[in-house]
Amino acid sequence: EHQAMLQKISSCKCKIVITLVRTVDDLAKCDALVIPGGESTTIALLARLAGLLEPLRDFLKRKPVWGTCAGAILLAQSVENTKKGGQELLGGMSIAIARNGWGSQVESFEVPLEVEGLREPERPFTGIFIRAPVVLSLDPSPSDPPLQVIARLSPHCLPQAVAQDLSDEDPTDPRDPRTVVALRQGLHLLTTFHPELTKDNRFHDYFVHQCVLPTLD
Ligand SMILES: NC(=O)CC[C@H](N)C(=O)O
Repeated sequence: EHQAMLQKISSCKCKIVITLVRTVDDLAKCDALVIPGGESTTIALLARLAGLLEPLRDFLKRKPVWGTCAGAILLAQSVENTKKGGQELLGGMSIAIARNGWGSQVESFEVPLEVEGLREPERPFTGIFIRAPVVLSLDPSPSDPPLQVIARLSPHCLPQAVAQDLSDEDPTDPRDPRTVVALRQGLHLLTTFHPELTKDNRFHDYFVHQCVLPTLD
């Protein structure tokens, strides 16, 4: 799905060549990386088996990476609600996250999001949340690049179960980290939802133009 979305970007001054990364050699060809949704435990296990964990950590120090959903979990520096035996992470973004933070598959939901910096900002972006992780805290240290929140769940259009989860504190508190669903830090982008499952490629366009192209100039 990410591949199809990236191929639809027509306004890019560079030709986008997509490589599906399964090996260290595949990764070496890339200027940027998208880590998709799926199952973060499985992605980490396969990355370990392919000898990709350290090359991925090194890639994150130098090049733009976008993590969506399970990919977002891998970019966090700590994670809760892991499977027995824990969860290997790549790190790269100074946040703590919890897997399956809004519940199981049947509690998946879609909500309109206002996203800072997208093309046509007045048009909401449909956030598709499927066993999505929840941001627990934003913890940049003084030496880290600043964390920039670019989208939050709006208290006015939350599914009831999500509103209930948030309401143990003040559900309208805009500083509640659990409302954060899209973030940038340094070269990287993180979304706890699935822009690739919409028909709207503004997030892919954003990643290419705001995160990747400036590193190639
Ligand atoms: N849609 C998704 O990517 C789900 C993520 C999954 N819950 C995980 O923990 O990895």
